[in-house]
Amino acid sequence: MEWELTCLFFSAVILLPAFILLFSQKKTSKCSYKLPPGPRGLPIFGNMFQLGAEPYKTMAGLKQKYGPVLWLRLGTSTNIMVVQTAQAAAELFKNHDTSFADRPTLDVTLPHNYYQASPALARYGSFWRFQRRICTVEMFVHKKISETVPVRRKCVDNMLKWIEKAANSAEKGSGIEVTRFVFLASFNMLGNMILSKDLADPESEEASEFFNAMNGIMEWSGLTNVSDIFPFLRKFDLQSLRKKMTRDMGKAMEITSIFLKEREEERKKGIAEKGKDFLDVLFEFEGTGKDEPAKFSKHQIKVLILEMFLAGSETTSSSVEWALTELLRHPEAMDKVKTEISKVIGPNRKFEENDIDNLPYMQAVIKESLRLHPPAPFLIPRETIQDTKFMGYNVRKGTRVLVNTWAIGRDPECWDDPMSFKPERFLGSKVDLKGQHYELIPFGAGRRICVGLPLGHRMMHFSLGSLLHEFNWELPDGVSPKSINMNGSMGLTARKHESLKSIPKKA
Ligand code: HEM
Repeated sequence: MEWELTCLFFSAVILLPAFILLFSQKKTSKCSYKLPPGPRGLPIFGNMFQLGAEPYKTMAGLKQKYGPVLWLRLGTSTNIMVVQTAQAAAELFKNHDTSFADRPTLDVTLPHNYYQASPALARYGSFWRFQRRICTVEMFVHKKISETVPVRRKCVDNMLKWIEKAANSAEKGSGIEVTRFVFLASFNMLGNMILSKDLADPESEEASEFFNAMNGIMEWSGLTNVSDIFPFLRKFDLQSLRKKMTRDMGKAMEITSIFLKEREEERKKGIAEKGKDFLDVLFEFEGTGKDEPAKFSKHQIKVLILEMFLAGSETTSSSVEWALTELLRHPEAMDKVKTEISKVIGPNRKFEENDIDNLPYMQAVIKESLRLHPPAPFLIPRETIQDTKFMGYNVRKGTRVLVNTWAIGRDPECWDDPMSFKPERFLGSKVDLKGQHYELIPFGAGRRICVGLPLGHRMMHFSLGSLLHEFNWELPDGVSPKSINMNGSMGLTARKHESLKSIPKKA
């Protein structure tokens, strides 16, 4: 890879100081620290070339040899602890959650000071706590989710129309990329809840400016960045990731500023044909100024808005894509879920959000798919706030902590026949997705569990249920259930490496 070569070159230039750093670190760790076990890395580079394109899989493969907690080093100074079993995750979340509740500050999060106002990247503390509270109370509590049913209805109706149109114009037997439409719909659901606006349209160039900038941000955030592995190379920005992030984040911020300005104008003129949305709440907020700000700054509002899109759209659409893929690979499960949906809803009405509770098999399909394909296989990386004794090991302050939920979901100690897709395992089971059952934590657990869980859960079930109710899904010519490529990619989320193509036929 191009960046690896560049990195080799630069590392050679600074070889001597890096060696000195490396050996001085080794000395201290040998004298006084018991570290978790892990594979020996290369001098200077550590384990960075051993992780492969899907690091969660590689790390899962190391569990047999090294046990439930793995230790890796990237470059000279990034130490990583990987939690690989449900039991170790339980120990972390139940007994050490606060010690591991920080987030690392990565290079691509620096442009436009994004990291300073982002709840997902915030250091653990009062501002983060306040942001979570306002998001929960104003967007994710049951009452708010119920009030916003009509906007999601509208977005799913549009999605179904786009899919039908794309299917009609696709070449016979070729299939469409269904996830693209689920992604656009998720984006618009959030757009309507936050700003009362559709922001994405497969046919409009104008609407896609914001969407394209956000896509760029997601892409750059998901790439391995040499500047994080060798902080002394930061100023060179070898992969130009900071540059690209500065450009796309700048664009997204600029467009968000326009939304803010428009809203300020509307509010001055007293235009109120719509109900209050999340942006109104942020504008109107008045706090004590003690553990919370007295007002939100414009920058904080812009970042909070962008964050909801970044955290909520790709996770949701990627989950739906994996679930639909597994159903296409398992026709018997597809038959069962379709039969359940037609029994509960029938042919004469639409799939509604309040149908979800009456569809245990469809819920089991989603759990089973999230078990095998968690969109965030390492959750969001955490960082230790203080030196911590964890399962007999000494973990220093500033260590990066990954919880390998991909490995946990496939652990034979927790799951019978773990590699098989069997939604039935969840029928009658108490295991849910709320972060209390550590063998299934695609939304994380503990203090930093996904704050958007109730909404993400709803959006995923509503989108998948509507796709299944409205259409019969078939594979394109020449593709069989067994030949579908099941590799994942490692970006902001672990979406399918090859986007799913399938043929919708009106049910
Ligand atoms: C299928 C859908 C989703 C999945 C699988 C998912 C997964 C996750 C995961 C694994 C984390 C990290 C948890 C941890 O570190 O323990 C997270 C955090 C977060 N999620 Fe989600 N998410 C989804 C949907 C959403 C939605 C719809 C939103 C908002 C609109 C959202 C907003 C956030 C935020 C703000 C955080 C940061 C929380 C913090 O650091 O305190 N997510 N999510």
